[in-house]
Amino acid sequence: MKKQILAPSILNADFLHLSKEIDIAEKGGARFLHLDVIDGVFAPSISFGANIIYSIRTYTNLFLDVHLMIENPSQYIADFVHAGADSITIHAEGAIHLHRLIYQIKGHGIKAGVALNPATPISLIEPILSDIDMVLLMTVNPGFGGQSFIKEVLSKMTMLSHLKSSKKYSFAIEVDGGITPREALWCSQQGANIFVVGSYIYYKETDSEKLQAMKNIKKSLGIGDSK
Ligand SMILES: O=C(CO)[C@H](O)[C@H](O)COP(=O)(O)O
Repeated sequence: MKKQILAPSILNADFLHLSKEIDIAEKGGARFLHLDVIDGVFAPSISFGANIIYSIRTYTNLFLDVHLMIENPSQYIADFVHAGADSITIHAEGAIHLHRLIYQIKGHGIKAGVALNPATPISLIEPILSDIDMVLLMTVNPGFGGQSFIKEVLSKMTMLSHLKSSKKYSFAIEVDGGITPREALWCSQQGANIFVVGSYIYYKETDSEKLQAMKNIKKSLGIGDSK
Protein backbone atom coordinates (compact mmCIF):
# COMPACT_ATOMS: atom_id res chain seq x y z
CA MET A 1 0.00 0.00 0.00
CA LYS A 2 1.24 3.47 -0.86
CA LYS A 3 2.23 5.90 1.88
CA GLN A 4 -0.59 8.18 3.01
CA ILE A 5 0.53 11.57 4.29
CA LEU A 6 -1.45 14.05 6.36
CA ALA A 7 -0.49 17.67 5.66
CA PRO A 8 -2.17 20.16 8.01
CA SER A 9 -2.66 23.57 6.39
CA ILE A 10 -2.06 26.50 8.75
CA LEU A 11 -4.10 28.92 6.60
CA ASN A 12 -6.82 29.02 9.26
CA ALA A 13 -4.61 28.40 12.27
CA ASP A 14 -4.23 30.84 15.16
CA PHE A 15 -1.31 33.02 14.00
CA LEU A 16 -0.89 34.57 17.41
CA HIS A 17 0.02 31.11 18.70
CA LEU A 18 1.47 29.58 15.56
CA SER A 19 4.17 27.58 17.35
CA LYS A 20 1.46 25.91 19.41
CA GLU A 21 -0.51 25.09 16.25
CA ILE A 22 2.63 23.53 14.75
CA ASP A 23 3.18 21.53 17.95
CA ILE A 24 -0.32 20.12 17.47
CA ALA A 25 0.46 19.10 13.88
CA GLU A 26 3.60 17.31 15.09
CA LYS A 27 1.91 15.71 18.06
CA GLY A 28 -0.97 14.57 15.85
CA GLY A 29 1.46 12.64 13.64
CA ALA A 30 1.68 14.92 10.61
CA ARG A 31 4.78 14.60 8.46
CA PHE A 32 4.08 17.60 6.23
CA LEU A 33 3.03 21.15 7.01
CA HIS A 34 1.15 22.76 4.13
CA LEU A 35 1.88 26.46 3.66
CA ASP A 36 -0.46 28.44 1.41
CA VAL A 37 1.07 31.59 -0.02
CA ILE A 38 -1.69 33.70 -1.58
CA ASP A 39 -1.08 37.14 -3.10
CA GLY A 40 -4.61 38.52 -3.51
CA VAL A 41 -4.10 38.60 -7.31
CA PHE A 42 -3.88 34.98 -8.44
CA ALA A 43 -6.45 34.10 -5.77
CA PRO A 44 -8.68 36.40 -3.73
CA SER A 45 -7.04 36.69 -0.31
CA ILE A 46 -3.61 37.58 1.08
CA SER A 47 -1.98 35.07 3.42
CA PHE A 48 1.74 35.24 4.29
CA GLY A 49 5.13 35.20 2.63
CA ALA A 50 8.69 33.93 2.88
CA ASN A 51 9.48 35.68 6.20
CA ILE A 52 6.82 33.68 8.05
CA ILE A 53 8.01 30.47 6.39
CA TYR A 54 11.55 31.26 7.49
CA SER A 55 10.35 31.54 11.10
CA ILE A 56 8.43 28.28 10.79
CA ARG A 57 11.58 26.60 9.43
CA THR A 58 13.54 27.62 12.52
CA TYR A 59 10.87 25.99 14.69
CA THR A 60 10.02 22.63 13.07
CA ASN A 61 11.56 19.76 11.16
CA LEU A 62 8.27 18.91 9.45
CA PHE A 63 8.46 18.76 5.65
CA LEU A 64 7.47 22.26 4.49
CA ASP A 65 5.11 21.87 1.55
CA VAL A 66 4.82 25.37 0.06
CA HIS A 67 1.89 26.03 -2.27
CA LEU A 68 2.24 29.24 -4.25
CA MET A 69 -1.02 30.83 -5.36
CA ILE A 70 0.68 33.91 -6.73
CA GLU A 71 1.29 35.75 -9.98
CA ASN A 72 4.78 35.56 -11.43
CA PRO A 73 6.07 32.74 -9.16
CA SER A 74 9.41 32.62 -11.00
CA GLN A 75 10.44 35.86 -9.34
CA TYR A 76 9.98 34.48 -5.81
CA ILE A 77 11.14 30.86 -5.97
CA ALA A 78 14.64 31.59 -4.60
CA ASP A 79 13.10 33.48 -1.64
CA PHE A 80 10.98 30.48 -0.68
CA VAL A 81 13.89 28.08 -1.09
CA HIS A 82 16.03 30.24 1.18
CA ALA A 83 13.17 30.45 3.65
CA GLY A 84 13.38 26.65 3.98
CA ALA A 85 10.76 25.13 1.65
CA ASP A 86 11.19 21.37 1.08
CA SER A 87 8.86 21.46 -1.91
CA ILE A 88 7.32 24.24 -3.96
CA THR A 89 4.11 23.78 -5.88
CA ILE A 90 3.14 26.26 -8.56
CA HIS A 91 -0.11 26.53 -10.50
CA ALA A 92 -0.30 25.44 -14.14
CA GLU A 93 -2.91 28.11 -14.95
CA GLY A 94 -1.29 31.09 -16.54
CA ALA A 95 2.24 29.65 -16.38
CA ILE A 96 3.64 30.33 -19.82
CA HIS A 97 6.93 28.50 -19.17
CA LEU A 98 5.77 25.70 -16.89
CA HIS A 99 8.61 23.32 -17.80
CA ARG A 100 11.22 26.01 -17.12
CA LEU A 101 9.58 26.86 -13.81
CA ILE A 102 9.65 23.23 -12.69
CA TYR A 103 13.36 23.01 -13.43
CA GLN A 104 13.95 26.35 -11.73
CA ILE A 105 12.52 24.77 -8.54
CA LYS A 106 14.36 21.45 -8.98
CA GLY A 107 17.59 23.31 -9.66
CA HIS A 108 17.55 24.33 -5.99
CA GLY A 109 17.57 20.66 -4.96
CA ILE A 110 13.99 20.58 -3.64
CA LYS A 111 10.82 18.89 -4.88
CA ALA A 112 8.56 20.49 -7.49
CA GLY A 113 4.79 20.19 -7.69
CA VAL A 114 2.16 21.51 -10.07
CA ALA A 115 -1.34 22.47 -8.92
CA LEU A 116 -4.58 22.51 -10.89
CA ASN A 117 -7.71 24.45 -10.00
CA PRO A 118 -10.96 22.46 -10.03
CA ALA A 119 -11.91 23.55 -13.58
CA THR A 120 -8.47 22.97 -15.12
CA PRO A 121 -8.12 19.71 -17.09
CA ILE A 122 -5.32 17.17 -16.54
CA SER A 123 -4.43 17.45 -20.22
CA LEU A 124 -2.80 20.83 -19.52
CA ILE A 125 0.02 19.13 -17.60
CA GLU A 126 0.25 15.79 -19.43
CA PRO A 127 3.48 16.73 -21.23
CA ILE A 128 5.31 17.46 -17.97
CA LEU A 129 4.03 14.61 -15.75
CA SER A 130 7.35 12.76 -15.93
CA ASP A 131 9.19 15.87 -14.70
CA ILE A 132 7.33 16.53 -11.47
CA ASP A 133 7.29 15.13 -7.94
CA MET A 134 3.68 15.96 -7.16
CA VAL A 135 0.35 16.96 -8.69
CA LEU A 136 -1.86 18.99 -6.37
CA LEU A 137 -5.54 18.76 -7.27
CA MET A 138 -7.46 21.66 -5.75
CA THR A 139 -10.80 20.38 -4.50
CA VAL A 140 -12.00 23.94 -3.79
CA ASN A 141 -11.35 27.15 -5.64
CA PRO A 142 -8.14 28.65 -4.22
CA GLY A 143 -8.19 31.54 -1.79
CA PHE A 144 -9.86 30.51 1.44
CA GLY A 145 -10.06 27.71 3.94
CA GLY A 146 -13.38 26.37 5.12
CA GLN A 147 -15.01 25.84 1.72
CA SER A 148 -16.91 22.75 0.62
CA PHE A 149 -15.23 19.96 -1.32
CA ILE A 150 -16.05 19.97 -5.07
CA LYS A 151 -17.01 16.37 -5.78
CA GLU A 152 -16.52 16.65 -9.54
CA VAL A 153 -12.73 16.72 -9.02
CA LEU A 154 -12.89 13.01 -8.06
CA SER A 155 -13.24 11.95 -11.70
CA LYS A 156 -10.16 14.03 -12.56
CA MET A 157 -8.33 12.22 -9.76
CA THR A 158 -9.30 8.85 -11.21
CA MET A 159 -8.08 9.95 -14.63
CA LEU A 160 -4.76 11.14 -13.19
CA SER A 161 -4.27 7.90 -11.24
CA HIS A 162 -4.86 5.84 -14.37
CA LEU A 163 -2.34 7.91 -16.28
CA LYS A 164 0.13 7.52 -13.44
CA SER A 165 -0.13 3.74 -13.31
CA SER A 166 -0.29 3.18 -17.07
CA LYS A 167 2.83 5.29 -17.71
CA LYS A 168 4.53 4.28 -14.46
CA TYR A 169 4.98 7.87 -13.29
CA SER A 170 6.20 8.42 -9.75
CA PHE A 171 4.53 11.72 -8.79
CA ALA A 172 2.48 11.94 -5.61
CA ILE A 173 -1.16 13.04 -5.79
CA GLU A 174 -2.09 15.70 -3.24
CA VAL A 175 -5.61 16.92 -2.58
CA ASP A 176 -6.43 20.26 -1.02
CA GLY A 177 -9.71 21.80 0.04
CA GLY A 178 -12.73 20.77 2.07
CA ILE A 179 -11.13 17.56 3.34
CA THR A 180 -12.73 15.79 6.33
CA PRO A 181 -12.43 12.04 7.01
CA ARG A 182 -15.17 11.32 4.46
CA GLU A 183 -13.53 13.25 1.60
CA ALA A 184 -10.08 11.91 2.56
CA LEU A 185 -11.39 8.38 2.10
CA TRP A 186 -13.01 9.21 -1.27
CA CYS A 187 -9.76 10.78 -2.51
CA SER A 188 -7.66 7.93 -1.21
CA GLN A 189 -9.89 5.50 -3.12
CA GLN A 190 -9.13 7.51 -6.29
CA GLY A 191 -5.37 7.31 -5.74
CA ALA A 192 -4.54 10.45 -3.73
CA ASN A 193 -1.82 10.01 -1.13
CA ILE A 194 -1.20 13.47 0.39
CA PHE A 195 -4.11 15.08 2.19
CA VAL A 196 -4.14 18.78 3.01
CA VAL A 197 -6.46 19.48 5.92
CA GLY A 198 -7.06 22.99 7.23
CA SER A 199 -10.30 24.03 8.87
CA TYR A 200 -11.30 20.50 9.89
CA ILE A 201 -8.38 20.67 12.31
CA TYR A 202 -7.78 24.34 13.04
CA TYR A 203 -11.38 25.53 13.37
CA LYS A 204 -11.66 23.32 16.47
CA GLU A 205 -11.54 25.17 19.78
CA THR A 206 -9.28 23.06 21.97
CA ASP A 207 -5.99 21.27 21.44
CA SER A 208 -7.57 17.93 22.24
CA GLU A 209 -10.31 18.52 19.64
CA LYS A 210 -7.65 19.38 17.05
CA LEU A 211 -5.72 16.22 17.90
CA GLN A 212 -8.92 14.20 17.74
CA ALA A 213 -9.63 15.69 14.28
CA MET A 214 -6.22 14.53 13.07
CA LYS A 215 -6.87 11.11 14.58
CA ASN A 216 -10.18 10.91 12.68
CA ILE A 217 -8.48 11.69 9.35
CA LYS A 218 -5.72 9.17 10.01
CA LYS A 219 -8.23 6.51 10.98
CA SER A 220 -10.15 7.09 7.78
CA LEU A 221 -6.92 6.72 5.79
CA GLY A 222 -5.60 3.77 7.75
CA ILE A 223 -2.56 5.72 8.94
CA GLY A 224 -1.22 4.15 12.14
CA ASP A 225 -0.79 6.24 15.27
CA SER A 226 3.00 6.08 15.12
CA LYS A 227 2.57 8.23 11.92
O1 LIG B 1 -5.29 26.08 -0.48
C1 LIG B 1 -6.13 26.38 0.30
C2 LIG B 1 -7.04 27.51 0.00
O2 LIG B 1 -6.62 28.14 -1.15
C3 LIG B 1 -6.21 25.64 1.61
O3 LIG B 1 -5.03 24.84 1.79
C4 LIG B 1 -7.35 24.72 1.68
O4 LIG B 1 -8.52 25.37 1.41
C5 LIG B 1 -7.34 23.96 3.01
O5 LIG B 1 -8.25 24.44 3.87
P1 LIG B 1 -9.60 23.67 4.19
O6 LIG B 1 -9.22 22.29 4.65
O7 LIG B 1 -10.20 24.51 5.24
O8 LIG B 1 -10.41 23.65 2.92
